[in-house]
Amino acid sequence: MAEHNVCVELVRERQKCTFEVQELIHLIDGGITATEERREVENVVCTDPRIKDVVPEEYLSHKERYENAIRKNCILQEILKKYTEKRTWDNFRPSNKYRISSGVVKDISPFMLHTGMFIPTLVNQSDDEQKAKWVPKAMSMEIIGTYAQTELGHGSFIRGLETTATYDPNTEEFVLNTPNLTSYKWWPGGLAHTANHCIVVAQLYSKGQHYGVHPFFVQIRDIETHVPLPGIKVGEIGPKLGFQTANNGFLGFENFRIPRRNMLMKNAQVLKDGTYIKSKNDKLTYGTMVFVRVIILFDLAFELSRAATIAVRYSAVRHQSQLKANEPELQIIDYVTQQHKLFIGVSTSHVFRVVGLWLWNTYVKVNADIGKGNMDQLPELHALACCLKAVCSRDAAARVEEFRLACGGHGFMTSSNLPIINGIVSASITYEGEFSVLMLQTARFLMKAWNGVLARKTLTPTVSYLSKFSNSDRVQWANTTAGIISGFQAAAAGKTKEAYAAIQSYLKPGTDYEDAWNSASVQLVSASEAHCRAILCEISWSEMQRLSKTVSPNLGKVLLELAELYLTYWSLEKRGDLLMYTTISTADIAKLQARYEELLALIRPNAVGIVDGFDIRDEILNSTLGAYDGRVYERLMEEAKKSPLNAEPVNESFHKYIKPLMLKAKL
Ligand SMILES: CCCCCCCCCCCCCCCCCCCCCC(=O)SCCNC(=O)CCNC(=O)[C@H](O)C(C)(C)COP(=O)(O)OP(=O)(O)OC[C@H]1O[C@@H](n2cnc3c(N)ncnc32)[C@H](O)[C@@H]1OP(=O)(O)O
Ligand SMILES: Cc1cc2nc3c(=O)[nH]c(=O)nc-3n(C[C@H](O)[C@H](O)[C@H](O)COP(=O)(O)OP(=O)(O)OC[C@H]3O[C@@H](n4cnc5c(N)ncnc54)[C@H](O)[C@@H]3O)c2cc1C
Repeated sequence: MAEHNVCVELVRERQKCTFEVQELIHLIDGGITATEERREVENVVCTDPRIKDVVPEEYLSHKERYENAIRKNCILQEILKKYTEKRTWDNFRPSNKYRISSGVVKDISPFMLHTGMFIPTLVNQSDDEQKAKWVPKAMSMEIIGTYAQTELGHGSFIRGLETTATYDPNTEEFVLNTPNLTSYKWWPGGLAHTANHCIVVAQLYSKGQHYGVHPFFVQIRDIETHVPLPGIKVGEIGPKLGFQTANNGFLGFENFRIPRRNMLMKNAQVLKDGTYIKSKNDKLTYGTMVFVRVIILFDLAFELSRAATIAVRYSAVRHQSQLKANEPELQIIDYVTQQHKLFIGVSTSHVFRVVGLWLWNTYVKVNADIGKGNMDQLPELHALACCLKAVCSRDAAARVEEFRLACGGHGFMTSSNLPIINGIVSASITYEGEFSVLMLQTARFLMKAWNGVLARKTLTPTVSYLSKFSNSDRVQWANTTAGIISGFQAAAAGKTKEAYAAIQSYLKPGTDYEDAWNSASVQLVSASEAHCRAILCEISWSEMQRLSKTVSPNLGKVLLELAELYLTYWSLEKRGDLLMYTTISTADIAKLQARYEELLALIRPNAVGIVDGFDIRDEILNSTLGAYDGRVYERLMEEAKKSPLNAEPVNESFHKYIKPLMLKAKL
């Protein structure tokens, strides 16, 4: 990027950097070729004049904003065709390439669910014949779809969904119905006015029997006219905290008929005469949710990298207050409290990316096994995906909020883009499985694992550490990274043991297990969190160590500093747990604190270089505070001038309302 016009602070920061930024960029992308391919797509999209907004999207009406998002995302799809035609599901791998949609609209694309859930469900839940018929059409966008599962009355409890699909053997069709107000589909992205098809998750009935929830491929609008088909009631659910352009919708059915073969039949089937063939495992119907929970980690890493870039660059440009009398005002990044707010967020983005890749590889392996009929690893994958999605989304939202606060008043401006990123990340705590609900799923797995510990069974890999800590009360502490990881595992084992004991203690005569579970559930969530933190620490440290050996020593050192900062930060945050479950002393904690402050100082000179390493184009950052050139104040004023209120010196409301008010006051 050109260095002219870059503010002096950022020029100086970049000169200080001790490693080669390009090397970090290639590492994050997964190689030089990946960087080149990503940049090529970004360059074509971001320089297309049709993509540039004259009026910033936040000034548009709700309706205009949607229409603008559709217009620009259609242009994007057209451009992307050239780059994605060789893409098949088999070579799909999460990458930073899809970040390009943030360069098109600031908020969420109305097509997100088409790519993120409609296609993955068709690929993973259809049989071969169905796949051959539907997937190419969806990939080329001949049909546009979404994933309609949640209803007004039920989101978390899928078994409680009310939409029915009743098989009629006379016509070989399913009849879809929305029996109550609470059975309306509610939330699906793109459902309102974008999609003409959707996956509908409904309760299956055949031959008078109920077989639970299954996915169906349903056309809801006419392909030519886009008018909702007879028997379909569809619309938009209205404004939200974020996701304004996601086009979330509602959907109801009135005796709406679809062919028998529109039930996705890879796992379970209904034969012509209505005979039901059971799936090998009924949880395979939930497969898309597992896929998305895995992918969400990459999304969070990316959103964190955007927020980090904005807040770190701004903190280098912004001067405020004097540390010493008669000296110039400090760059705010030099206040150690500011570094404390910023650097953990930067390091968390790296942690989520590397743990996300590890989880993705686990997902691919388990799925391959499932393909061969081996379901053994499915519960472990589910437990991992649940707690990682839950904890990482909550952490990411906390970090984005901290980045916003770190930018003071200007962080509150929509033009900083931090409020929009905040909305995007906050939503992820709820969608695709609400935080507590997913944490309790992992807790179920932990309780079973603890039964295994007690029965001296061999445990599956991600919980095998539990056996190591089952007997000792307080584990020997060591102030090393290995010691920290071991400390986190000890805390997870201790909390698992206590949650298990709490259930037993609530299991008085006459008490159901479920009630005892509910009574112990705060402890169960706490055990899940501790387990997840142990995994985040262990995997991120081993992955960052491995990566540091593949790059130059200067970059390797920075990667290890970031990874160690993550471990040290969380040791200090969770010092209470460590005091309970390890022999850590107050002197050890003081040493950790000193090391933490040392790490902040070590990272400080490279801070701008590290966020430059995320390589996020200005058009994708969308921020007055975070642009590469650091012209913060100029951009804030340029954006303020775009306010429609500034188009006229006196607003008509003065004559209509204020003046009469003032006149009345005189009387
Ligand atoms: C080339 C191709 C390229 C193109 C494409 C490439 C794509 C590229 C990507 C593009 C970027 C896109 C980025 C993403 C953006 C996405 C945005 C998303 C927006 C948001 C979408 C949504 O928001 S969409 C709705 C999600 N809505 C939920 O998320 C409900 C949660 N609610 C539950 O998920 C269940 O309701 C809940 C609680 C489990 C209980 O389910 P339940 O009652 O049936 O089960 P129980 O609790 O009774 O448990 C009974 C036993 O089942 C076990 N089990 C349960 N689930 C299991 C499972 N999944 N797998 C295995 N095992 C499972 C459990 O562990 C028990 O095991 P055990 O008995 O042994 O203990
Ligand atoms: C921005 C956004 C986009 C979405 N997109 C889609 C989409 O494209 N398609 C789709 O189908 N859905 C979508 N959803 C819906 C989403 O998946 C659900 O909102 C989510 O699964 C939570 O369900 P719920 O809203 O019913 O919450 P509830 O389950 O009603 O949760 C409310 C509270 O009850 C608690 N609770 C519920 N059950 C339990 C339990 N068993 N134990 C303890 N506590 C419990 C929760 O922890 C929470 O505190 C979207 C949601 C959002 C916010």
